[in-house]
Amino acid sequence: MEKLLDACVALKLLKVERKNTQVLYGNTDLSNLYLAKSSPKSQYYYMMFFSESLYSKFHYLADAVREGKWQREKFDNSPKNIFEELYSSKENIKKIMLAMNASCSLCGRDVMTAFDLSHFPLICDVGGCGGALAKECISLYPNSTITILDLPEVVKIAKKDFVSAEEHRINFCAVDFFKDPVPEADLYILARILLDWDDESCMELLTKVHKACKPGGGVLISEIVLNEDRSGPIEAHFASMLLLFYFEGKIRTPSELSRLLSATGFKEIQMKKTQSQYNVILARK
Ligand SMILES: C[S@@+](CC[C@H](N)C(=O)[O-])C[C@H]1O[C@@H](n2cnc3c(N)ncnc32)[C@H](O)[C@@H]1O
Repeated sequence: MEKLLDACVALKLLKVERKNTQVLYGNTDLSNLYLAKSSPKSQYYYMMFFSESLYSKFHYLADAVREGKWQREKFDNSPKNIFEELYSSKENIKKIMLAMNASCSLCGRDVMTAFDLSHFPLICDVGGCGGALAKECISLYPNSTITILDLPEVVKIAKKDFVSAEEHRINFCAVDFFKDPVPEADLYILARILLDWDDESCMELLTKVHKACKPGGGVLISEIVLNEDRSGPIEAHFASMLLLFYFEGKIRTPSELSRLLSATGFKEIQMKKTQSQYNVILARK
């Protein structure tokens, strides 16, 4: 135990006070802010998700590199869709929703203020999960109404445990965005969605969104983005490696994302870096 505690002191997660024979360990401010479960900025659930579902898959790195493809069939029963594996139980779905909300507590405001979205009254958050961005949206843009679009099992939990009935400007749409139509809106948010899917699936989804989008409307994409010359940033490369094990998708460069948007009819493509690791792209119909 002492070895672990001292390692955490070296990592600045704990502080230590030595008094005669007594050794007292306590949280640093950093831990209280980002690790204590009760903190509004706690990353506990995000770290647990990475630790339980993703980091263990680094074991398959050599195979993934040799075979040049994802390794899912080695650790699950090869469901057709990755979310069928990740969402194998209600408990797992809720853990992932908590994880996504946790990371939005750090980046959500940056993402939602990168562009002025006040002229988009009707917004649809595609893959809106636990509603963290939807909540940012209604607090920042008083004239907006936002629909969280997600798989039925996710929407059921979001309604019950994540969004209160008082948040009446948040609506829900329980659909599979590949199989079902998406509702009409002025703006579609796709936050951390495209990176999960290959180009063909992204084109399918963006085409559907473009078709449903009201005239003058647009799409807001928030993703980790690789530098054009793929020189970094390091978190983009790290995310690339994690995707390699599980998902069909990839981390893309600005021009790769622009190409997907242009090919599906979007124009006036603008990209902004935020303080967080996410870039935000706004494109118009
Ligand atoms: C990586 S999470 C991103 C969540 C959220 N946008 C965020 O940034 O916190 C991907 C989301 O897409 C949803 N999703 C995946 N496949 C879907 C599908 N076929 N139809 C609707 N939603 C889907 C998942 O349930 C999940 O909420």
